[in-house]
Amino acid sequence: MEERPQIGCVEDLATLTKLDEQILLEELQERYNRDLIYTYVGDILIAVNPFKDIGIYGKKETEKYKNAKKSSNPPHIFAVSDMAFQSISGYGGLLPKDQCILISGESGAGKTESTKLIIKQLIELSHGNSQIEQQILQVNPLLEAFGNAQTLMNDNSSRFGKYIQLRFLDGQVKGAKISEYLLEKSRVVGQHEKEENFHIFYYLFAGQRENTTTNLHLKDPNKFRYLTNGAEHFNSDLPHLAKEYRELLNSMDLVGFTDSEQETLFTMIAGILHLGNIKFETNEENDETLVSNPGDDLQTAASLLNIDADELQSCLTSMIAVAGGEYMKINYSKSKAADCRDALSKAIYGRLFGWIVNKINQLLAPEQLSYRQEYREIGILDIFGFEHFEKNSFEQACINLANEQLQFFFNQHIFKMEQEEYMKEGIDWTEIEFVDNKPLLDMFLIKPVGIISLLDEECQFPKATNKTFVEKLNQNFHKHPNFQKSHQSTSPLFTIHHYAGKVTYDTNQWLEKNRDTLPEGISDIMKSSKNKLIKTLFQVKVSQDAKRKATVGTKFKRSLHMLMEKMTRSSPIFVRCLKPNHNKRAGEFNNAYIQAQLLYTGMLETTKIRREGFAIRPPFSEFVER
Ligand SMILES: Nc1ncnc2c1ncn2[C@@H]1O[C@H](COP(=O)(O)OP(=O)(O)OP(=O)(O)O)[C@@H](O)[C@H]1O
Repeated sequence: MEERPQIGCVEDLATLTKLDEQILLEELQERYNRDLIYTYVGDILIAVNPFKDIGIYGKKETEKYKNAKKSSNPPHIFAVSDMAFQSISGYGGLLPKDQCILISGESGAGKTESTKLIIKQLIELSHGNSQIEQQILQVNPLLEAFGNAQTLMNDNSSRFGKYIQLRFLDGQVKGAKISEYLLEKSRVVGQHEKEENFHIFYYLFAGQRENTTTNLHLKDPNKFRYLTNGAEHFNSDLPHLAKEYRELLNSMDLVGFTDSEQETLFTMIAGILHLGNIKFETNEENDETLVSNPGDDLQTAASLLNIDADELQSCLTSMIAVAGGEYMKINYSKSKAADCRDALSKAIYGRLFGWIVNKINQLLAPEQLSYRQEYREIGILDIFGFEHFEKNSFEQACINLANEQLQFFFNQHIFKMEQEEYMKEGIDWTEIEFVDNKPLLDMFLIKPVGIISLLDEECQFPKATNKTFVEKLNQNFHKHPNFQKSHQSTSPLFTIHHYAGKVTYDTNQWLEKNRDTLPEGISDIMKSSKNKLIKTLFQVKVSQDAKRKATVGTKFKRSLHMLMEKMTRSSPIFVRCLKPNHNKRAGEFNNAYIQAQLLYTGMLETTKIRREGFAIRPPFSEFVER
C-alpha cells in the first residue's frame, strides 16, 4: 500500500489513493492552518474563506498565473481565470470553447470576493487597459450599494444572484452582460433583528452630510421606519460610509451614469424612506382610512417622486371598482393601506434595481460584429446557496430550486466525465448509481402539474388561498418520494426532501408573492410622475412576459432554464467556497461545520464517486444546522 503524503502538502486531493470525509477534512484543515486556502479536487477548486488578508492577490501572483499550466503552480483562484481564458483562447491547439465558472457556497463563504478576483485576473489576462475593462471593474461598487446589505451571516451580503458574462474577441474583453436573479425586495420595508437595509439607504445619509446631494429631506436616520433597527451602525461608521458613498459616485461616473440619472436614483431612495413613514388612521364613523400625517412625509415622498400628494393618498387608502356600470370607491382598512404603501416601496426599489442592471448592460454592451467574427464568452455564476431557516417561504423554495438545478448540472457534468473515463478503461458505467435529483426537479418544474404550474393555476382563481394550494400539492404529490404532507389536514405546510436535507415550507403569502401585482391605481399614479425615469419604470412593457402576465415563479423558472442552456453549451469550472466557522468574523476552522457544508453541496458524494465509483444513496439525513 502506498504511503499517504504528508498532510497538507497535497494540492489536488483527487491524486490521493484513498480519499474519504476524514482525509478530506484533515487535508483542508491542515492547509487552512498554513494559510493555504485553496485546494483542488480534480477540476473543482475548494476555497476556504480566510477572513483576513493573506497577501496572495498582488502583482506577483497576477504574473505567476498568466498562461501557466494548472499543475505548475499551487491552487489559486487566479488559476481558474487562467484556465477559462486559455480555454476560450484555444491554447494548446484546442478548439476555443465558451466557459462558465460556477461559484457556490453558503452566505459569507466568499463567493462574491471570488467572483471579483476572477474578473480582476481576467481583465489582467486581457491586457487590462481599455475603457470597457475599467468600466467592468467599476460595476461592483454600484451593484453592491444597491444589491448588498449587512446580515447576520455577512457584513456585505449580496441579496440577489448574478450571472456575469464577459465577452472576448481575440483575447480581449469587449463587453459584459449581467443577469440578476431574485433581488430580496422585502428587505426594503423591514429587516430582521441585527440586520440592515440595502447599503444605499445608509450611504445616502452620509452623502447628505457631505452636502453633495440635493435636498432629500433626510433628518435623523433613526426616524425612518424602513431602517428597522435604527442607525447605530451608521453613527459609529460614518467616515466609512462617506468613503463608500464617494466611491459609489465615482463608479457611477466611470460606468457612464449621467448626473441627472444619479440624482434621480438618490431622490427615489429618499422618496422610499419617506413613503415608509406614512401612517394611517381609520375614521370609525365612515370607515374611511386616511394618512394621519399628510403634511409631513406624504408631501415629501410625493414631491421627491414627482407625483401628486392627494392622488398618492387616495390610491394608498382606497380603490375604485366598477359595479353595474357605476364607479364605486372602496376604502381600505388601516392594515391594507400599510400593505399597499409597502408594496409600492418594494416595487419602486425592485424596478430601480432592474433599471440599474439594464443601464449597466447597455453601457457595457459589446459592439455588433461582422458576420465572420464571433465573441467567446466566460460566464461567472455567483448565486445564493441552499437556504433552510426556521420559517421557509416562497423565496427559499426558489433559491433551493436553483440549487437543485445547479446540483443536477454538477452531477451531469461530473458523471459525464466519469463515464468517458470508465469507457476508456472498459468499465461498465451503467452499473453505477448516483444521486439523481431529476424527479425532484420535475416535481417543481413540469407542466401542468409541477409545483410552480399548480401555484400559477391557483393564482388565477380569485377565491384560491394558500390552503387550497397545499391541498392540490398533497393530492398530486402524496406518493412522491421527495414530498411529505403535513400530519395536520388543514396545515399550510409541506416538506420537501432536498439533496441537502429536509425543508418544511410555509405557503402563507405564496399566492401574493407569486402574483407580485401592484394594488389598483398605483401604477397609474407612478406613470403620471413628472420625472421621466420614474415614469419609464412604471410604463407597461409590452414584452411577452407582460402579455402573458407571467408570475414570479414562471419568470424564475424560465430564467433558470435559460441559464442552464447557456451553461450546458459551455465547459464548466466549479469553485466551492467554504466558511470556516458559523460566526461571520471568526476564521476558526470547525471540522464538523465544514463537513456539513461539504455534504450539503454534494461534494463528499461526488468526491467518493470520482474516487471509488461506488453506488451511494441521497443524503436524506436531517439538515445540519448552520
Ligand atoms: N479570499 C478572501 N480573502 C480575504 N477575505 C475574504 C476572502 N473571501 C471572502 N473574504 C471575507 O469574507 C467576507 C464575505 O465574503 P463574500 O461577501 O464574498 O461572501 P458570499 O459568499 O458572497 O456571501 P453572500 O452569499 O452573503 O453574498 C468578505 O467581505 C471578506 O471580508
